[in-house]
Amino acid sequence: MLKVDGLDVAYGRILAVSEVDLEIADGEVVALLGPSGCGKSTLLRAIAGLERPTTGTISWNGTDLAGIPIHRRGFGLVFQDGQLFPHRDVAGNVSFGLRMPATQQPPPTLGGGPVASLSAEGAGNEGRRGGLWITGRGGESLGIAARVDEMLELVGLSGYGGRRVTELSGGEQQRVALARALAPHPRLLLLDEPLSALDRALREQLAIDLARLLRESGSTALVVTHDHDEAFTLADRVAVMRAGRIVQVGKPDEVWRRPVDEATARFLGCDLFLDAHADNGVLNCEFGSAPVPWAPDGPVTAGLRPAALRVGDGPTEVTVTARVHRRDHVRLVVDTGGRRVDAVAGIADAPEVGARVRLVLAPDGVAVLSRRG
Ligand SMILES: Nc1ncnc2c1ncn2[C@@H]1O[C@H](COP(=O)(O)OP(=O)(O)OP(=O)(O)O)[C@@H](O)[C@H]1O
Repeated sequence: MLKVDGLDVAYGRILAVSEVDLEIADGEVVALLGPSGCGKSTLLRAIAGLERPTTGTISWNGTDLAGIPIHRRGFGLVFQDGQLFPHRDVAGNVSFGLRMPATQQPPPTLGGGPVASLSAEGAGNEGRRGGLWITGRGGESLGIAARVDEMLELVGLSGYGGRRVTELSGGEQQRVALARALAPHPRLLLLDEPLSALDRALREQLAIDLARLLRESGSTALVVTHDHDEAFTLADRVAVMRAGRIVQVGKPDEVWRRPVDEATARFLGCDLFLDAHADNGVLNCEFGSAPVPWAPDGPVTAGLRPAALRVGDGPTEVTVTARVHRRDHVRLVVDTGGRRVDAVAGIADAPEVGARVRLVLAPDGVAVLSRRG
């Protein structure tokens, strides 16, 4: 289990990480989610051993990691751009960390690019020849070549071992980076924006694949991302960071439905905040009522995402002032009588600009916050 306790990390006078407490249980995937510059990468790098904390401790199963160098922490690292070794083929990259005991592997990278002087280079323990064995997914002993094959299969790249990494697509390169990090059974996998260099469609598909293979490999992982869809796809728990601090930790649906404050709700897509009242799981606000079982009884603030207001047969009549076609719906801007708010409509029946329509409240887009002051 990883435990971060009262952690501060400073760059000169900039306090990038402040008073962070975080635990990651064995087999758990935690996503660190927050806007650019909030300190996510710095926290990950401190856990990896790449940054030295100013205050606080990072421990693994009760052992303080201060003074334990990066390559003895037994952690696997994957960065945004994979940082594969261009002169090695796919198998050579995946086998990279398998040539010495897991706790003594240098990381594939120190963050700024591949490490040049690695002792694994040319170590010669290729497969069964060198007598070095590693446990396979089923608990059996495998030679290096067999473990590489197993990892390539896990990431959906069976048969790619002999390919040059420079001839792979971005998505394939990230899969190789992941296979390389997973091969030596790291006790913790640290992933820093592993999908952000990819285009959107590929990112969505790979996020689903990554979630599956983290589960299948039973990995304990911390994933840094600024993309909430990615965080919610991957994580058992999400830690939301802002200005160096973790402001909320919880299961994805808890964080999504009950953000701790307005800034967190805004970061998670809410752009309209209304006084509302909940009774027995039914939320009532100026746009009508909807079953919102996560709302506690009494006065609350409802944070509405665009999808919370849909064209339908509700009490409020509005005028459409703009419409934009999105992938699977139409985004509208409507005028509610002097105020512009976002709403959505189906593609088949989206109203034209200027149309008068009614809105209904859709629970899926509703977050509930404790009532403001
Ligand atoms: N090497 C450095 N020297 C000085 N300041 C740094 C350094 N690295 C990061 N910072 C600063 O520390 C703060 C946190 O940066 P960090 O990269 O951890 O944020 P982040 O949430 O990962 O952002 P992003 O998503 O943009 O990568 C920022 O204010 C950043 O400018």
